[in-house]
Amino acid sequence: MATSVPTTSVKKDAHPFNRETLEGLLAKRFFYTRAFEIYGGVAGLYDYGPPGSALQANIIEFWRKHFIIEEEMLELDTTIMTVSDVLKTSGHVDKFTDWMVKDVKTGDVLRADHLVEGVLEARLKGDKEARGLKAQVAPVTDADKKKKPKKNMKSVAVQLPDDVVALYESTLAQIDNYTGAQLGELIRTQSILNPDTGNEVGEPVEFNLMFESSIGPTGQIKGYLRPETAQGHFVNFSRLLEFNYGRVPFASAQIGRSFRNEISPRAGLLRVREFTMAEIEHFVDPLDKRHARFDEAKDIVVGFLPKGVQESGRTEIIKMTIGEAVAQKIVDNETLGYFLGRIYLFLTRIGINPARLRFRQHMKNEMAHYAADCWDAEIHTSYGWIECVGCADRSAYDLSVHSKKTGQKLVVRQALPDPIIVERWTAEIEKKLFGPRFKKDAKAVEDAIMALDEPRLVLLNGELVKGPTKLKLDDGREFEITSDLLTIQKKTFKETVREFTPNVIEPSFGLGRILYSLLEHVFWCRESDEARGVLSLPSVVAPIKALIVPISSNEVFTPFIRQISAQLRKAGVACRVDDSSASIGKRYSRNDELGTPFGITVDFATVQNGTLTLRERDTTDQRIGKTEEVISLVIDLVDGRIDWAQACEKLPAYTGVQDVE
Ligand SMILES: Nc1ncnc2c1ncn2[C@@H]1O[C@H](COP(=O)(O)OP(=O)(O)OP(=O)(O)O)[C@@H](O)[C@H]1O
Repeated sequence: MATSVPTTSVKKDAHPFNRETLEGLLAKRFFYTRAFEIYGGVAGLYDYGPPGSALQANIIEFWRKHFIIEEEMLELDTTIMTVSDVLKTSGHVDKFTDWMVKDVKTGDVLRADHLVEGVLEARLKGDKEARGLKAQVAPVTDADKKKKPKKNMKSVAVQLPDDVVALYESTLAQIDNYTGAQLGELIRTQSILNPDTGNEVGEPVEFNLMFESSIGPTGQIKGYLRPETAQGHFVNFSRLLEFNYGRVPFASAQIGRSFRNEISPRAGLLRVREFTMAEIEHFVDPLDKRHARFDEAKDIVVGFLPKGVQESGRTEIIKMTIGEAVAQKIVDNETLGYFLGRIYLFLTRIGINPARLRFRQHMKNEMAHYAADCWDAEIHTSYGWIECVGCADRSAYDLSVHSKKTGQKLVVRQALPDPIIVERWTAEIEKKLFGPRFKKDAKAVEDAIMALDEPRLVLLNGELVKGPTKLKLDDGREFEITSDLLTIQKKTFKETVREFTPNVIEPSFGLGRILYSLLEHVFWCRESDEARGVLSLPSVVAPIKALIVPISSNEVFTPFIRQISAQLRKAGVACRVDDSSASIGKRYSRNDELGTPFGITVDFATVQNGTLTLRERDTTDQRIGKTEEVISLVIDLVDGRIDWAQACEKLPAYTGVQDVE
């Protein structure tokens, strides 16, 4: 047997990142695959295999610890099937849309903003290549300037005039900010064609992303598969508040499936039609958005891309602490800042490279219809910067609209230390006149008047002074109101209780996007050989934490293997025995591809001296120690109590076995 000297340092950038190699590895090791593959598959639907499922389960487990347990959040599990009334009220039936365009000849459908983005990016890439080439060959000529960029998304080395480059760069910096009409204009003025066919595309039209369904055998109740888990929190708000002894702030959390009928799913797990979300709804007093644990997050340094920078067509990232960003009002309030810090810690602890993580603020048009401020945690991948977590201040929007629709008060009632005197506009109905005038509709008209807020009461009062006026109900019916029917006046009240609708800060995580980005960040190939891929997943999320390998298939090793795996299982360490006939080097390589951080070798020394060899995945460093000591170190390593350097201080280097073939 040849002897190898253990490596203590490791060169991870020997081979440049190659997406095809990673995808090959993920397919070979069954991390995930297209759903219904044997039937030809359906775009945007994926099944996870054993390592992918375990990786996702471990990310979720860590998420539960990091957020739900650490922050004492109230966990929910609400239904996926959602009655249409809820989503109509929340605005999703009318506004949860993307802009799509159709190929005028083939009828193929494309998402308008993605089409513009892809084509302009390809043209800019072609421009860069051309400038690089020209720099070596000759200066740009007038003839070059007149050349039209190629129609498809593949970059072709064609130099663009400087003003066009500037226009494209500024367009891309704010691509999420465009309306359908603006996208249509860009498509026309920049001669953007369907890259697959070279055909023209039509005007952008709105497409609702929700999957429609019906509930019950007669289908009389309309429903949708939820596009987010959030509404399940809002409709249960009163119960959650009661569970929390009537006090805010508090947060609810939910992990579950969501569905979006994406126009053109692409980029593997990054844009799919069914995915797991983990969402937090943090309910907070609108007059006090401080956070009790802000001190713990204020010194975390993160990269910000504020809206002002993007709106001026730039993309540079500003590095500063969360504390500075809140103090300078770049981030609106402490609670939002606190969550940005917690999101940063979560992502980097599961293995996301902090240098490839930024927080981008939404621009005006891009912001969801309900949001007051919104930051996306974006992770850089081979597909560019990808939104993986949205963190929005949804203001009081959701609770207010559900309350208005259902007539249920979704408010917090807070006893005031001292009573206060307030003046408020109120309406009093003349009951004697109301019944005879409106008959069976009297109650609906009265309810509509009583639901008017102060500004609208003042408005109604002003109209009534001039003469009869119309009152429109939510169902669209209109009724004539005259001044004899009611009295609107300012009254003085003594209040002992403050009643308010809380605001909601919502961090919303897409697990599939995080999982794929993580795989890109931890993937590398050994210097010696590009075929030897490694996933340097941190123990906390690695599908299997320890591999147990007997040096050969000799039965003498069986009782030792059983004992080691039983001890690791007892300590909650996911382990796997690989007693296949492959060489030990192959077995280690296979598990490097699965991201298994530690390998325990059982050999004749185990039988004779009770020792085990312990191998670390990234360095391939091997150490030797007594069975009990190695097992207890593996448990400590997996639980994060010690790191590999500390383990090395306790175990001498092993120099007896060749690591790989
Ligand atoms: N089609 C999808 N496939 C996978 N994950 C998704 C998809 N849509 C949303 N997500 C995830 O859910 C999170 C919260 O959803 P949100 O509504 O904020 O996304 P979004 O702004 O609609 O995303 P995008 O603009 O990329 O379509 C996102 O940060 C992302 O991680």
